[in-house]
Amino acid sequence: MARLELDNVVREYRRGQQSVRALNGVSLSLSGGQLVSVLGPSGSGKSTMLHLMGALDSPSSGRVLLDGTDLGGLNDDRLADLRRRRVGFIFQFFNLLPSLTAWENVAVPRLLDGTRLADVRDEAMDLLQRVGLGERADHRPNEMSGGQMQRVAVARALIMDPVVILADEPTGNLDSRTGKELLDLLAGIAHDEAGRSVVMVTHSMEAALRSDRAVLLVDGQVAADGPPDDVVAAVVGKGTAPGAGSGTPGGGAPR
Ligand SMILES: Nc1ncnc2c1ncn2[C@@H]1O[C@H](COP(=O)(O)OP(=O)(O)OP(=O)(O)O)[C@@H](O)[C@H]1O
Repeated sequence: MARLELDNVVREYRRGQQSVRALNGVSLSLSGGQLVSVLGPSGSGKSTMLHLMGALDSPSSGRVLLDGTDLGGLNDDRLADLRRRRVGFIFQFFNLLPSLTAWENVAVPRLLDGTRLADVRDEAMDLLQRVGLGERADHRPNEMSGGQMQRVAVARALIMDPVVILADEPTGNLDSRTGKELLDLLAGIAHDEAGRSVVMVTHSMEAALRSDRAVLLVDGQVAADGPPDDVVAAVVGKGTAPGAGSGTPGGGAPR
């Protein structure tokens, strides 16, 4: 079963009298065990798609299915619950709580259902070991490097054992070497026995090339989808370099 499915998804925003179609008929099926990168020029709909995948937003039409559950059929409480239990989020600027230590930050998602902080310590410590930060467990974010903070964020994303991890430019604030290490970590998580789908929005071709599959969005539509080598070649060939403003639809990569 697909971990994530988008079926002819349209997301329209109202701007005064006008409406903007951020996504215009996107259909995608993402299986577990893969790191998928999402590329596209600024304004092509990448963040909108990530928000819909994570049940942070709803489509104007079409369906989003998370691990087989149609999000359209859920009320706000069920959506919030599903978001917390089934989805892990990783952000460009880490979004750690500055007053908490690394392990306490990792534990935070577990506290919302009444679990006591002390009862999550061992699990949080195990996850910090997994991301290579066992020795930093008692440090606060301002005592850590960007790469270390992002590793804490990865451990936090894992603590609810989600089926999907959504990362919005996870290497955008890291230097090239640290970014590569983080990509290795994300790929390792995508390829482990849990069979999660890890989706990452990125402006970096280098990051896309380290993924298993790349999806190129242009003007709210899937312009290319397939092996990263092919999709990156389509991006370069068509002048749709991410961040280059509006691009040309239609990539040559296999679907
Ligand atoms: N809340 C909103 N209200 C109105 N328009 C919006 C809203 N969010 C996004 N949009 C519009 O939808 C389109 C897609 O935006 P989105 O943020 O998804 O693009 P993106 O590919 O993530 O861009 P970037 O790479 O710059 O982050 C843009 O035209 C944007 O202005």
